Parts: sequence; C-alpha cells; structure tokens
Amino acid sequence: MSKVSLAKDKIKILLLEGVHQSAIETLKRNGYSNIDYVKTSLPENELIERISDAHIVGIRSRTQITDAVLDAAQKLIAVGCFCIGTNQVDLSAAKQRGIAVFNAPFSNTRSVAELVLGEILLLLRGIPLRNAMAHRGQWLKTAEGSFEARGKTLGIIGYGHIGTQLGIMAENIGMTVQYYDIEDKLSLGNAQQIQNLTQLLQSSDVVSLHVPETPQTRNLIGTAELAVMKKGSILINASRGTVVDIDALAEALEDKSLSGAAIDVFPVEPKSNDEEFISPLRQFDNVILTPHVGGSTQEAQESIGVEVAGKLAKYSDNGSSMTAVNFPEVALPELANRSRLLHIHQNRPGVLTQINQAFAQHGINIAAQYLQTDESIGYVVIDVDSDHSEVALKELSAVDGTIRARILH
Ligand SMILES: NC(=O)C1=CN([C@@H]2O[C@H](COP(=O)(O)OP(=O)(O)OC[C@H]3O[C@@H](n4cnc5c(N)ncnc54)[C@H](O)[C@@H]3O)[C@@H](O)[C@H]2O)C=CC1
Ligand SMILES: O=C(O)CCC(=O)C(=O)O
Repeated sequence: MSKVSLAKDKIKILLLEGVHQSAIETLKRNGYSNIDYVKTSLPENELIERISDAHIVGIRSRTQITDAVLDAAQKLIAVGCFCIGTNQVDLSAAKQRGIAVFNAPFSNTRSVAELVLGEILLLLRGIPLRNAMAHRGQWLKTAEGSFEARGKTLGIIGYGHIGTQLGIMAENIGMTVQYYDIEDKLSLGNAQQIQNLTQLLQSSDVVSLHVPETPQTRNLIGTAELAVMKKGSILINASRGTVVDIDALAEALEDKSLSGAAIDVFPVEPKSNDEEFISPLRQFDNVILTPHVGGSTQEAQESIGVEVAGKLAKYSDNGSSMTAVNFPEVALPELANRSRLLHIHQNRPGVLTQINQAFAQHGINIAAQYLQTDESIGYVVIDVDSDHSEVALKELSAVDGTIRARILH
C-alpha cells in the first residue's frame, strides 16, 4: 500500500452486494468518485482479483472477508460492513494488517423488530399454514390452533438493540415480555430478565432469538433446548443461521412439538438470488422462510448507506477510527496547515518512546499526538509541520513493531 495517501479520485472503493445508492452519494459528496459498484457478492477467487487494487471495500452479510482475501488486498485500509453483523469478516486478521472495520450498529434494528412482530402475529393465528393451503386451493376456515397475541408470553434471547425494541412493541399489543441475556440489562417497560435459559424456554409461548454469532451462540437452540420449549410454542430466528440447529428444528416441527417457526437466517445461505435455497424446512407450511431480509427495508438500507459510507470517508479523510469494531478508537479534529501521519503498531512497551525519541533527534515538532491501544495493537496519529512529514514517515516506518505507517496528508 502507498505510504502517502492518494488524491481522493485515485482512492479505489469496491462496493459489493448492491449497497444502497445513498452510500455512493455520500462517498461522492465527500469527494470519492473512483467507485466500483457490484450488485452481488463475489466468490472468493473473483473477490481476490477485484479487491487487489481496492483501498476500501464495502460489503453486506454475504461477502466473506477471509485471511486469504486480506492477503490479496495489499492496498486495503478499511472495510465497511453495510449491516450490523461483522462475523463475515476475519476481524483479527484485518486488525493485524492495520485494516479498520466499520459497521452500522443500529440502522436496521427497527426493521428486524417490525418483521418479527409481524411474524409473531401471523404464526399465533396459524396464517402461514392457511395461506399455503389457500394457494393450493384448500380452504382451512377454522379457529383451531389460532390465538391472539394478547396475554401470551414472548421470550427474547439477546436483549440488545433489536430485542429491546421488539419487547416494547410486543408489550404494546398486550404480550408479557421476558428475556434472557448473558449481561445484566435494564428492563424496558414491564419486561423481566430471566437468569436461566431453560426457564425462559419452558415458560414462553413464542421464543425469538436476537444474539450475535459467537462461539457461545453456535447451536444455542438444539435438540435439548427445543425439547424443553412449551408444547405448541413458536420459534423465531432472525439473528444468525448458526444459532439454531436446523435439523433439530425440523424434527421438532415434524413431531409437532412446535406449532410453527419463522426463520430468516440459515447455516448456509445462497450466494446470490439465482442460487437455489436448500433447507429441510422447505417442507413445512407452518414455517415462514425469508431470505435474510430482516434488515432489508428501504429506510434501513438508505440510512446504513449514509452511515457506513460516512465513517469510511471520515477514516480516509482524517484518520478518525471512532466506532471501528476491531480497532482502537481515535477521535480526531480536522487538520489545517499541517501534515498528519498514521502509525499502526503491535502494542508492546516502548513504541511511543521510540517514536518521540526519533522525532526529537530530527527536531520534528509534534503539534498534536493521539494514541489509543487495545490488547494487541496501537493506533497513533501525529500532526507535524508539513516540511517534516517525509522524515517523520521514515522514522515511523523504522519503529519496531510497525504494522503500517503513512502520511494521511
Ligand atoms: N436478519 C437480519 O437481517 C439481521 C440480523 N441481525 C443479527 O441480529 C443480531 C442482534 O442484533 P442487535 O440486537 O442489534 O445486537 P446487540 O449487540 O444490540 O444485542 C445482542 C444482545 O445479545 C446478547 N448476547 C450475546 N451473547 C449471548 C448469549 N450467548 N446468550 C444470550 N444473550 C447473548 C448481548 O449481551 C446483547 O445484549 C446481530 O448480531 C446480527 O447478527 C441484525 C440485523 C439484521
Ligand atoms: O442486510 C444484510 O445484508 C444483512 C443484515 C444483517 O444480517 C445484519 O445487519 O447483521
């Protein structure tokens, strides 16, 4: 990668998965015009080719930014995830290469909560089954297996941005809300935190999952958990496909211990809209299957486009890494009449001392210095007089443990 930032029109931005046009507009408004826009995700071999000259890449949840992809992305400075989840990016491999990763932590949360609320109402009434039958010319006019949401208990697993909004909306239609979270949380409305997952599963009419993908949430709901759920209850998963053991769920639907489910995310999802969706759940009329569209509304996508593109432009413009998910967060003022240098290094004792000593030896006056570290890397931003920038860069590049050093401007 270049050690001196390029003119903005030379900074190549690869945007994948049809991110909203608002991202392009935001980047252009900030002076970035060299944008390669692709409507789909790319298979690894093609991605490796396309990313090799990109400085910034924007993705959604399908694109896998693996160690191998990062190896090929020698010019890359930042990844923008135009979504909440960042599990599709090897975050620590990116960090070790000095690549900052950004996301949009809130913008689509309302959309997910609204979809789930709708699914709760439809599933409690048995509408998916009646709908499927009507499409086949069958008429199932009966109140059997059809219930109001009022008075039913919703168990939310993962009481974060989505879980809390869902809880509030569910209470507004008369549901009792309880939740399980590994953290102690502030309960909104009349929601009650339950300390034990089994207890929540045993006492909920509807269970909805809103946890991130982590090693701990893999198969969080499997055979044993499904077995303790209330007979005839409903399971909803709009979090990540790894959280539910789909074969175990298919068995629970087969033996009718659950009355229905709504699943938006799958262990393996088609890479494009042209690929067939394969799942053992396709056979069940009482299951709502959606193609990972929980956050796919115009409102959410437009606002995600503005938010993530804005963060990428800011990082590229002035080095601000605020809200990066894998990187020390440094908030920076605008810079006038000086040069700004960025230095990303292994977090080991003495790095800053080395930098300051080297600068002192060369009579480089540090106008401002900003440092943040995490357990493995440090990110220091240094403003110096412009006529010292080249020598400062040389000194920074020679510091032990340097991952990246460059002149921003
Ligand atoms: N279907 C879709 O299109 C979308 C799916 N998502 C997924 O939804 C997930 C949740 O989103 P937010 O509510 O915004 O995240 P959040 O980070 O605000 O909340 C997640 C909550 O889960 C809790 N948690 C973590 N591990 C847990 C565990 N093992 N057991 C119980 N609780 C646990 C956390 O403490 C936190 O309170 C995202 O990570 C993403 O994977 C997000 C947006 C759209
Ligand atoms: O919109 C997408 O591609 C994925 C949405 C999602 O799952 C997320 O925001 O984590």
